[in-house]
Amino acid sequence: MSFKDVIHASSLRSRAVRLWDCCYSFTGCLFVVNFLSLFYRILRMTIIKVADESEVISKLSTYVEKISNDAIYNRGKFYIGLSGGSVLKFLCESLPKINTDWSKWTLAFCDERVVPEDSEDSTFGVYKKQLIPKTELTEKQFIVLKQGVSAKAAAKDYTEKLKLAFNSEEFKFDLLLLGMGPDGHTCSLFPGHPLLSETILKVAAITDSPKPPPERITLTYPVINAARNCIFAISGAGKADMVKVCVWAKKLLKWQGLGKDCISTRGCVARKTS
Ligand SMILES: O=C1O[C@H](COP(=O)(O)O)[C@@H](O)[C@H](O)[C@H]1O
Repeated sequence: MSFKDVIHASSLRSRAVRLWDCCYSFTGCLFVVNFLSLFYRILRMTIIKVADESEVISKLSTYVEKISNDAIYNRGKFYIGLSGGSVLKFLCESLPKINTDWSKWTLAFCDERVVPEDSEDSTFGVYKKQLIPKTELTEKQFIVLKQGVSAKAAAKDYTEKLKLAFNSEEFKFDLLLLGMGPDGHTCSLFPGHPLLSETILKVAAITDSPKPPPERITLTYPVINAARNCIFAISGAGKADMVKVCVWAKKLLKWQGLGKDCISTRGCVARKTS
């Protein structure tokens, strides 16, 4: 079995609005193709509801162990993208529990804040303190943000580092571990932000993040959608409404006889099966 997923509420919303617009515009055809592709992704997504955060942590251990060991067995390496926010806490607890060949791991960030590494806002700073000491991982295995430069320069530098790590212009992660904010953002891709339409840059700078700190770098949709697997770990009542937006889209498809999975609105891990 292989795992894959994609769900992004801000994208669902903005595309729904654009679908309506396209009835009146010539670009409609192209948009319909995009929209159908998004529906296809939703159909392939599985949402797993669990009782509480401790079960999110144990499910994450199970999936990451399987996906990492499959990648190492099939390709000799494992490329993972990590997120910040609440996912960070889940990962610092779940990853140390897994059995894997840590030396084969390369770890990058789905997004990172442009702050000094010792700032409490630095995602790498937290993994450095709370994950590395609990595993056999070394700092060198992490692809980290260049310090002391602008967000734009940091995004460019990060792109070059990823090219080196993947030995390719294409960044095909084995797994992206993603979170979702109450507004539906994932990585540092926020609802309504122009970066949602980015198709050229693989890593982009954002200097007006609605959630502080304002300056960040983020992977863009082309990289997220190219990943072999994505897992969103989402929990908390504050996110229930946004999860419902995603669930609604899937229920609609099921009602139309197109989907078959069930749904959750509390602590859940989402994955897409192929
Ligand atoms: O700012 C960020 O927010 C999202 C979601 O965070 P959460 O605390 O609501 O789970 C996170 O996925 C992203 O990496 C982070 O930079």
